[in-house]
Amino acid sequence: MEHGKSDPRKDSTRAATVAVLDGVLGDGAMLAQMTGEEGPLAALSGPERARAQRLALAVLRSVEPIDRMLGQFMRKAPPLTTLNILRLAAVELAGGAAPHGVVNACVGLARAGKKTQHQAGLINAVLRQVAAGPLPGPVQKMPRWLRQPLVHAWGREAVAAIEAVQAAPPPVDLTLRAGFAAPEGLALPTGSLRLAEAGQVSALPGYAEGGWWVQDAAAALAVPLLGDVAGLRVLDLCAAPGGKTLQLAAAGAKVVALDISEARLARLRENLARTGLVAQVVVADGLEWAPDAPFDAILLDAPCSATGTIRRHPDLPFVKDGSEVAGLVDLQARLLDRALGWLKPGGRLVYVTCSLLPEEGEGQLVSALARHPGLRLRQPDLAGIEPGWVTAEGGLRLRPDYWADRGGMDGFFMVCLEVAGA
Ligand SMILES: C[S@@+](CC[C@H](N)C(=O)[O-])C[C@H]1O[C@@H](n2cnc3c(N)ncnc32)[C@H](O)[C@@H]1O
Repeated sequence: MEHGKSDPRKDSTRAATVAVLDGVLGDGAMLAQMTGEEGPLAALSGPERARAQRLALAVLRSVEPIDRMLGQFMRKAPPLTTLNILRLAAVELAGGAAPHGVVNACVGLARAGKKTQHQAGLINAVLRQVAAGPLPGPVQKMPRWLRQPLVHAWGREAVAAIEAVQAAPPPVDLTLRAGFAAPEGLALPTGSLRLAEAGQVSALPGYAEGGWWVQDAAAALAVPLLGDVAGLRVLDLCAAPGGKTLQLAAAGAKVVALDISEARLARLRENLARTGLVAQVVVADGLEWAPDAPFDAILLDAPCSATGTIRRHPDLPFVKDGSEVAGLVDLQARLLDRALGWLKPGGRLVYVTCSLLPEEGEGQLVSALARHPGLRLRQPDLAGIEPGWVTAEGGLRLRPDYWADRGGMDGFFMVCLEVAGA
């Protein structure tokens, strides 16, 4: 391509990325909604769509430091779409893209839009002052509604360490099945494999045969926490898209996988088909459904604020305000109470949430033990976990800043409970 001329495909990718950012940061839409079939990425090819998603994620992980840097060159913040063009340019420049090309493309993008054409001069003037190289200064902070309880629970230093991990794209972890081919990667102490380079996972050895699946290393610990499930009748309550269903089935359990969402269960069915693993799939509301016969074990991966997965979903701090948390805490407790009643005497239940908020984890454990006097707690005893991850009550608290030098992990709380025997 001629030097300085823009590439129309890259330009449409940038335009779509800005539209995604406008949706998330302007309209409060979730990123998944903006990048879905109906959203602004629909007309892009697979690789373009992947690039647009990568760029949007990079902006969302660093809106605060980007705005601080851009603010040096503007007297006041410009309208949202103009600001999003500048933010996109900032992450491209920070990622090492050629400044001349980025500036030209972003000025062109502004000129092409009715809302932004009069801002093309500003965009040009600002971007010419942006230095190449990584974004300076402190990383993005979590919003107050989330940060405050976390500082209270673990202190400022831990929260800053979590934020540092959230600023970077997460590594890709695989859960491996014995006897299948696996790609190159770092063997983590808990048994997951961390890929050296993500790329297109479906092209990696073992994918087509269903020899592994993508699952964060922390998420992969919930099923082992249930103990040996071979031959047991196990309910995976809130199962979709099914990472834990696959683990249970691969461990030899007779699995009933239940979820309220038909769309999410479609992904679970695809995962079962690819791996050749078997589970009985049930579409139902766990608050209304009841089993015909009790279970030996139950995994309850309850709906939650998902605040432990902000590095994968950096839109969350911009579209949520914490107002859903009380309702989720109530739903979690109701699902837990129902599920405990579906266990055989002596049966086990693992309660899990991918939340950083103690009220969705440690707090739920304390109140469940108070509501169910016969309930016993099984101490976590898993290969590779560190003593500091086990809470005073005997739950497992996993934080994004654990293994920070290896890329961190998602945030989870999980605990194994046992009902009284016969
Ligand atoms: C954290 S996700 C589960 C992730 C899944 N266990 C995995 O490992 O792939 C929570 C799930 O709870 C489901 N859910 C929410 N409310 C529910 C309800 N009342 N009954 C059953 N499932 C529900 C959601 O559809 C969602 O798929």
